[in-house]
Amino acid sequence: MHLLETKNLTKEFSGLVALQNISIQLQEGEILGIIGPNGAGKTTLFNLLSGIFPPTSGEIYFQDVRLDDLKPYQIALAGIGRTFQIVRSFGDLDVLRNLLVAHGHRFYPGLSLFSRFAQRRHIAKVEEILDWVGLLDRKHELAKNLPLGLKKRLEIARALALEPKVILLDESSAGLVHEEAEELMQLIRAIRDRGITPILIEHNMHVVMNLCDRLVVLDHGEEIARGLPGEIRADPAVIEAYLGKET
Ligand SMILES: Nc1ncnc2c1ncn2[C@@H]1O[C@H](COP(=O)(O)OP(=O)(O)OP(=O)(O)O)[C@@H](O)[C@H]1O
Repeated sequence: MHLLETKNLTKEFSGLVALQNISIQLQEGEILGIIGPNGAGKTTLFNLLSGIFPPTSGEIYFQDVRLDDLKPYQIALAGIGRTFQIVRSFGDLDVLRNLLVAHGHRFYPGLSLFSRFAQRRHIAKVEEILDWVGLLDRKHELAKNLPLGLKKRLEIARALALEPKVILLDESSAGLVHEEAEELMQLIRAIRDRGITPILIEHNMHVVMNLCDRLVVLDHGEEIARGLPGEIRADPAVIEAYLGKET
């Protein structure tokens, strides 16, 4: 059984085909990278996997259960967490409360019950996650005051607070300097080692080539290649569509 699988997933936006016949399979414990040039359909794929848009056609299965007619919160509760390209944390809440809100949806969907949540075990759980992502000593800081690298970690922590089985990471390394990207890679490996399977949209080739176990390459909404990072780096179609232009 695949952890997550799409079958002939297609999405059209008023005639524009953003994604065409995409069939991918995710194995538990692997780090899958989705790469390709701007406009290739990568974010659209994440939007379909997280229920933000319904597919025009095709199917999504999570542990063999069909997901493509569920709402985003139902998909999140089923075990697919995600981050967004643009940071979406609540800037005027502190780091701890940002996590409590996210964690709260796991237990009381649709409600934000701070008082009920301010119970020890929920705080203990989110503090464990903050410790894990390296944000525990910043727990009382407002999210908007964090530097970009830590804002990105907070995004990841918020997705982890839902206790997902799969985490979709949309350009988590964008804007990070080399050392921060290295730390992020360590964090993503640690997430995988804890039994949460990551899928990454990435433009940073250092991250793609050193972190991902397997890659799927999209171009103009279609899959043009899949394979190991070394195979993809040498693939003439990928160099032509993407890597040649990037480097
Ligand atoms: N909500 C939408 N409405 C209309 N068109 C959309 C919508 N979302 C995406 N598109 C179009 O679908 C195509 C694929 O876009 P998408 O954002 O998925 O690409 P991407 O690979 O994530 O690009 P980038 O690397 O720039 O983020 C583009 O032509 C885009 O303009």
